[in-house]
Amino acid sequence: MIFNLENETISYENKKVLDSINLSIKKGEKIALLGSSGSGKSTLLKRLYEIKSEEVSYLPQDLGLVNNLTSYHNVYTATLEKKSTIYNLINLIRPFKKDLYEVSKILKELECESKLLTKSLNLSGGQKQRVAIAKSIYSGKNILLADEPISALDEYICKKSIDIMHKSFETIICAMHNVDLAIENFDRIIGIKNGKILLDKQTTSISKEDTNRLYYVVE
Ligand SMILES: Nc1ncnc2c1ncn2[C@@H]1O[C@H](COP(=O)(O)OP(=O)(O)OP(=O)(O)O)[C@@H](O)[C@H]1O
Repeated sequence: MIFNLENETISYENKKVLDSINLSIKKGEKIALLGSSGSGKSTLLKRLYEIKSEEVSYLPQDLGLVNNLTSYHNVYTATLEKKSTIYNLINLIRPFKKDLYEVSKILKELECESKLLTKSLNLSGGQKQRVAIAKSIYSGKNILLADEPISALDEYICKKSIDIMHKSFETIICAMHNVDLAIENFDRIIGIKNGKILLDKQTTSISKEDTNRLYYVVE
């Protein structure tokens, strides 16, 4: 078991944002996290990240890119801790060919290679998301916790990015809003409503009623 939450409750200003959550996640699972805005998805992902921060690549909703750094340098920051300070400093000024090649290979797969040396502030929202996905992949971690990483991508690149994430990470928990995309591309759906888990099923047994209960008031 990678994650095991038992009766997990998180409150802000006396309001329960996660309410008595019980959740087990096994190695190898590909999970989509659904729920309306404010239901608690980001809070759950942050909590999971806290538990296993060393082993996890966490892709936050704000992407965490540095505006004045190029795509290359933003991606490279995922491995700063693995290399010496002097190596990192030289690389900042004059990128090493080997690192440049590795980063450009990932960006090429994500069809964003032409933006390798473009500063983040000059990228579109969808390009920034792809750079952030590339950064997660470059980290070399096995577990991805991603908070709406594909919301700004068109249908084609969205599907392609999900496939690349699946190929690059053994275990994925991905918050998203597109129900159809979640069902088509993930094995298990966890649905949160008002801080509680309302739905936890394998995708193969999900019904329209299940997802409706997540987003609408159903009697
Ligand atoms: N730092 C904080 N302080 C106070 N309240 C917070 C804080 N972070 C989140 N919340 C509240 O917790 C609730 C859940 O927020 P969360 O960001 O987890 O939802 P979400 O499902 O990820 O939403 P979205 O789909 O809009 O990203 C919201 O009501 C939000 O206002």
